[in-house]
Amino acid sequence: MIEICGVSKSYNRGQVKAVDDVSLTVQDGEIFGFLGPNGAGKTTLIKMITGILNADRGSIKINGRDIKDSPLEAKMQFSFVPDDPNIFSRLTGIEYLNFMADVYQVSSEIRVERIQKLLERFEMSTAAADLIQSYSHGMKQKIVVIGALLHNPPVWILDEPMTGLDPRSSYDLKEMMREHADAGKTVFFSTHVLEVAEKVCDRLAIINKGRMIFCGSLEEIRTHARENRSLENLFLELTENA
Ligand SMILES: Nc1ncnc2c1ncn2[C@@H]1O[C@H](COP(=O)(O)OP(=O)(O)OP(=O)(O)O)[C@@H](O)[C@H]1O
Repeated sequence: MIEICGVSKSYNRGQVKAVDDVSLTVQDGEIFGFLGPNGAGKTTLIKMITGILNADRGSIKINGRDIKDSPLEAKMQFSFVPDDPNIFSRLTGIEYLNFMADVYQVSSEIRVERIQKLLERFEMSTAAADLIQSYSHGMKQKIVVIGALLHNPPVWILDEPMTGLDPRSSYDLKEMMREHADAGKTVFFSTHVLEVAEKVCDRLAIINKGRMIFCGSLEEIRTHARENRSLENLFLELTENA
């Protein structure tokens, strides 16, 4: 569960209000999509949830652990896939995965099996011996996803996770997100791809210019807009009129 309460963040000494008084709760057992156009504040909010940035105001708890007051406990509750997969390019894939397993204290017996399974699922078994700097964008994205899932945390937080993935890997990741949520755990991800949100999310929030303008299920969003139009139309209408 992720509890976000009255969170705000500005840049440039208050001149750019990136996130403005956002409150929402992501329940166990759901895939929650965070949707917004470019510059809406998605990455800023995700950086605050994951403790990369401090909020100016408000509080964020992950499974009851406050990210500001108990950062280590809170960080053990989640895995994070950032939108930029440029990491440790001088390591091989398998070195990177072992490094991530060390950081999250995954025992050697467990890690061998998990690494093997995840590498197979993302068709990365052969490439794992190669340097990350030789990978395509999609392969880097896949190795970051595998590294993030190794310690099997209850909460998954993913920033634009489908970007750069081929259709097969994108499908597999969506399936894994569903399995994770169906096991009673939490998935929170940002996207500006409406189709992904439409297909995958149990609930979603729409953010524009830092403010949350809608939070609910797809059905609720459609009722909210009175007519049964595509999410794309509703999204454009909501963000343009906000
Ligand atoms: N380090 C920074 N310094 C100043 N302004 C910033 C900084 N990071 C983001 N911003 C601004 O804050 C606002 C929100 O940016 P953010 O990156 O959170 O949006 P986003 O929804 O993730 O966008 P995108 O989909 O394009 O990645 C934008 O106006 C952006 O220009």
